[in-house]
Amino acid sequence: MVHGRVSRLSVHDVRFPTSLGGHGSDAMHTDPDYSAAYVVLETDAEDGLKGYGITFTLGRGTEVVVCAVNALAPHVLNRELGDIVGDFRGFYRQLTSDGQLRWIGPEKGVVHLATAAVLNAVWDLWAKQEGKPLWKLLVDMDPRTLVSCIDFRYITDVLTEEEACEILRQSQVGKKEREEQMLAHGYPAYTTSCAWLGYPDATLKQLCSEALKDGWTRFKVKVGADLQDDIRRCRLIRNMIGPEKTLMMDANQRWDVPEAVEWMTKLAEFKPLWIEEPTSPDDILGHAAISKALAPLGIGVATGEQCHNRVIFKQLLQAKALKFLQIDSCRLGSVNENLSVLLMAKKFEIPVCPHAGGVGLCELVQHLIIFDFISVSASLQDRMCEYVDHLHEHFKYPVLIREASYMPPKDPGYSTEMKEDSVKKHRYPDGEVWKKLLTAQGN
Ligand SMILES: C[C@H](O)[C@@H](O)CC(=O)C(=O)O
Ligand SMILES: [Mg+2]
Repeated sequence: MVHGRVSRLSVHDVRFPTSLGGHGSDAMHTDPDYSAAYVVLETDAEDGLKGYGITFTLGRGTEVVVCAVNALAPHVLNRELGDIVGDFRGFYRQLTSDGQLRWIGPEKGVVHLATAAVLNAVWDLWAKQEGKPLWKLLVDMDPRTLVSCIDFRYITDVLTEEEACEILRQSQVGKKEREEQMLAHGYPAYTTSCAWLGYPDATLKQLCSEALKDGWTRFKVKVGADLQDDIRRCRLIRNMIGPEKTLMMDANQRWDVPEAVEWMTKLAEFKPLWIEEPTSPDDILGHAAISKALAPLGIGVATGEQCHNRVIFKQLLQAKALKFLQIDSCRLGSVNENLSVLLMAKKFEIPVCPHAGGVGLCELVQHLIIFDFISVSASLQDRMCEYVDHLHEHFKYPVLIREASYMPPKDPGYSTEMKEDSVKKHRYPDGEVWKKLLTAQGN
């Protein structure tokens, strides 16, 4: 079924000027321009299908990721797609273990973001050739084939290939019913869009009241820059949503460990379910200390959007450092590495609540979490997927939210494809949107 030789890889620097409206802003990223290194794979097959892959960036630096994608290109070009997906573990390892490139990783930072973009394009193309949305491609795959996509190097002390297979085999029970449930009701979501840090109170109020009208019941608010501001904003949002609805807080790595505990003790009166990224994403023991200190207040720790790779997730789980695990479709090495994290989370019985605050992240990660429910976790307990209401209009197959839930995509692929016109207009620095902006700024 899978066919064609990869004949072309192109990569674009696509940026959206979201900083102008304060969208996406938090305590550390005050002026993000939601952006992507956008990869297009073409083959010599007659079907003309292309694979599209993104990795998410915040504006400046996208050009560096573009360079890294080009550095990986020789691994992909002239390869048969059948050979790539037929030995996906081998291909993943080839990309991540390039004897020279790995020195500027390994499996972290710019080179890993580039790996994600390339592999996301491969998965998109594979799913398109199979005529299925990515979640369904994964759901229909037999456990052996699924685990053959995962590189278990560095995680066999907590999860072996056999164990992973067993988890998937056990979750076969009730799979059909869960798929039907997803198709009928979708996967529960929460919204972050009302309370970016750069939004004035009036905007927060207006967006929050609109979200309530639209049926949202779970909200995330950005915190961490100024305690008095946080108290005011959290009070405002808690008063608006009432005591029963769920509130989460996100500090985006702003604090030291003792500061995180102190600060969150002061925000505990607003009953947050979790504090997200309270400190450095690399500080596993710091997260464990914060988790322990905040547990008596009923506040869990959530993290993952800037976790480098499966090894960090492994250690966070081993150290009991998190109560909610946040995978990211564009930071880890695509579906391959995310599969390993979903399976480890299942083993440790930690709920996965994916990160989606960025351009295209909602489009991608919905596939992973729907697959997770149907084929791995088999549970919605304490689980929800993030949603942000930005930039979906630039995608050919945008997410569909119904009653605050992600409805499973039906189109073949990984929902990664952007509209041609959007790419053209937002290409940096020569797209029409940027030419205008840069001229106005006198650049
Ligand atoms: C810079 C991004 O918008 C970030 O704030 C997203 C994030 O932390 C989230 O969605 O969670
Ligand atoms: Mg976050």
